[in-house]
Order: sequence, then structure tokens, then C-alpha cells
Amino acid sequence: MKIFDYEDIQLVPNKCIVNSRSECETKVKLGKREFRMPVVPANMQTIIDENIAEFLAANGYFYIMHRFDEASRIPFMEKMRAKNLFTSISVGVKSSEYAFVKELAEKALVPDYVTIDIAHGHANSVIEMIGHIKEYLPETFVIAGNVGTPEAVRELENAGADATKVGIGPGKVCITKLKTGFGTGGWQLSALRRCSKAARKPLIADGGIRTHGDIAKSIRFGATMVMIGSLFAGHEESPGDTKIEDGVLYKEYFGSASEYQKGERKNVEGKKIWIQHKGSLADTLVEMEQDLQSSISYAGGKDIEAIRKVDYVIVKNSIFNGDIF
Ligand SMILES: NC(=O)C1=CN([C@@H]2O[C@H](COP(=O)(O)OP(=O)(O)OC[C@H]3O[C@@H](n4cnc5c(N)ncnc54)[C@H](OP(=O)(O)O)[C@@H]3O)[C@@H](O)[C@H]2O)C=CC1
Ligand SMILES: Nc1nc2c(ncn2[C@@H]2O[C@H](COP(=O)(O)O)[C@@H](O)[C@H]2O)c(=O)[nH]1
Repeated sequence: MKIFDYEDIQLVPNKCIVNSRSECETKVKLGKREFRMPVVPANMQTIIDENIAEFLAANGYFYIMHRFDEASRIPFMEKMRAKNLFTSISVGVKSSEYAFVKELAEKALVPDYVTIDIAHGHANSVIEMIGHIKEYLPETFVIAGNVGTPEAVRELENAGADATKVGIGPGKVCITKLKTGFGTGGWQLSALRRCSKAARKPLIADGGIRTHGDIAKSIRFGATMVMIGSLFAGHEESPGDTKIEDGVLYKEYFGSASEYQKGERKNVEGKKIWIQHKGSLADTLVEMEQDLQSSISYAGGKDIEAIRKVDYVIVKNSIFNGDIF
């Protein structure tokens, strides 16, 4: 089995068939909808809030609202619906979440997308929740995760998941691999590749994206969509505290399993870091889209599909050779 991660891979260019990168189309379909880019900000409290969700939905991007303000989920969905915007929320697996799903069905408030968001998604608790959502909200597109193996992808797909999310421990604020010894941290791209060989439905690569080029690499190795936390943290619009140190502005980015999220030090598998202020999220999204258009042109195509077929080479830890960052 070949083991590598994002920094170990370079994609091999093909002859260009466009005259301008602007001809390249970054659109992607997930479920019944088409989105502008195969990228979704992480469903974390310092990455997305209602304002960002509304901006993303209104501008053709996919979004997944986090699950950490449970009571606000129904009013949020009602607000999005009133504005004719799609709804995409997260749930956990506690018994109260079963009641929440039933309540949505009773109110005929059917989310377009529901993400079951727990650390170790290859679990009966997730399989049962998939069944429960499919029973009460059969029209909803269900994303289940997180997982790191082909067996898990197969099992969640067979349970009814419409997409699975791959990535245990590669996140920037993750400490799972240190605390437990387990995960796909350090070999996330290989893990994605292994999972894609088993998947019959879309995969969402989650965690470990450090550069825009990593998006194209995820697509090459089987992702339909890429979930990103740290690259979206630290923006003007980002939720969370700010601080100024030596005249430099920083914004917080913390893990969903950190003490800052949980409010207690129990089963902590996440930490907090401070990210230097990056300007506007809208600008970053535009830059990401342009970079992805460029990736498509190097792949020798006009759309995302072109990236899936390109050759690659393994150049261990060398993508930053010659670059000074
Ligand atoms: N992608 C990743 O690598 C990781 C992501 N996270 C994120 O952190 C947040 C909190 O995650 P999580 O702790 O799952 O959520 P919760 O604390 O909501 O846990 C969900 C349920 O699963 C149980 N549970 C959690 N982990 C395990 C396990 N290893 N074995 C058996 N049962 C388990 C919990 O019980 P109990 O607490 O009693 O065990 C709880 O009942 C999520 O948003 C998740 O995405 C967290 C770690 C890794
Ligand atoms: N192990 C942990 N993983 C976490 C935690 N909170 C979030 N996450 C995962 O990280 C990605 C984002 O990764 P990034 O490299 O793009 O920053 C996120 O989508 C989750 O899957 C946590 O507390 N512990």
C-alpha cells in the first residue's frame, strides 16, 4: 500500500485546452444541487455562523451549519427557507437528537442536507441515526462521518448514507492522533484514496488541507467535496474572539472536541490556536476558485472531472522545496 499525504504529491500537467483559466468550470453536484466549488467550510463554531451560512447559500456555495447551538437550528432553518435558501444542518447521536429529527418531520421542516457529525463515525450509533433520519426525513441528503477506512464507507453507505466524510485526526486543531494513537493524520490523502476504491457514493475529504492546491489533490484521489477549517479561519467574518499582540490582529480557531467547545476537560481531542487576521472570506473564496480553475487548466480540461484522471508523482515532503513562506 502506498502511503503519502498532501505534501508528498505533485500532479502531472497535461496539455492545456483553454485560452484563459476563466473558461474552466469549478461547479460540482452534491445531491440535487449544484455548487460553485467542491469546497465547504468546516461545520465548526469558529468557522461558520448564520451570517456566513446565508452568504454561502446566497452565493452558490455549499455550507454545513455546526450543531453546537442546538436550539437555534429550527429558527435558522425557518430563516433560510423564508429567504428561499437551502438548508444544511448537523446533528449528533444523543437521544435528544432523535427527538429533534422527529420534530423536524412533524413541522414538515425538511432539511436539504443533514450531516451526522461525530469523531468516530464507524459506529452503530451513526448507523442507527442514518436509519432514523431516512425514516422520518426520506428526502434529506444524509452525510455521515467521520471515517477513515473503506469498510466504514461501505457500511455507512449500506446503512443509507448519501455521502461519507473521510478524515480522523488530520485537522489543524486536532490532537486525536496524539491522545489516542489513531487516525489518518499524516496519511490523509492515502486514506482518501483507499476509501474511494470502496465508495459508490460521494466522499467528502475532511481535514489537513493546508494550501489551495490540496483541493485539486483531494479531487484526484476521490473526493467530490473538500471540507476545510483552518484556511477559512481568521477572516473578518469568522466567528470567535480576536486579540491583538504586538500590533498584530489574531482570531481564535478551536477544535469541536476542545475544552473551549465542550466547556469542560472531558475527552478532549482538540486545541485552540490563534490565526493571523486574513481579510475578507469572500476574497479567499474567489482566490480559491481562481486557483482551482488554474488546476483544471493544468489537468488539460475544462471542468473538475479533468482533475480526476491526471497522473501524479510521489515526491516525499518536497512541495515546498525552493519556496520561502
Ligand atoms: N474529524 C476528527 O478527526 C475529529 C472530529 N471531532 C469533532 O469533535 C466534535 C465532538 O466529537 P464527539 O466527541 O464524537 O462528539 P460528542 O461528544 O457529541 O460524542 C458523540 C457521542 O459519541 C460518543 N463517542 C464519542 N467518541 C466515541 C468513541 N471513540 N467511542 C465510543 N463512543 C464515542 C459520545 O459518548 P462519550 O463522550 O461518553 O464517549 C457521545 O455519546 C465533533 O464535531 C467531531 O466532528 C472530534 C475528534 C476527532
Ligand atoms: N481531532 C479533532 N478534529 C477536529 C476537531 N474539531 C474539528 N476537527 C476536524 O478538523 C477538520 C478541519 O481541519 P483543518 O485541517 O481544515 O483545520 C474539521 O472539519 C473536523 O473534521 C477536534 O477538536 N479534534
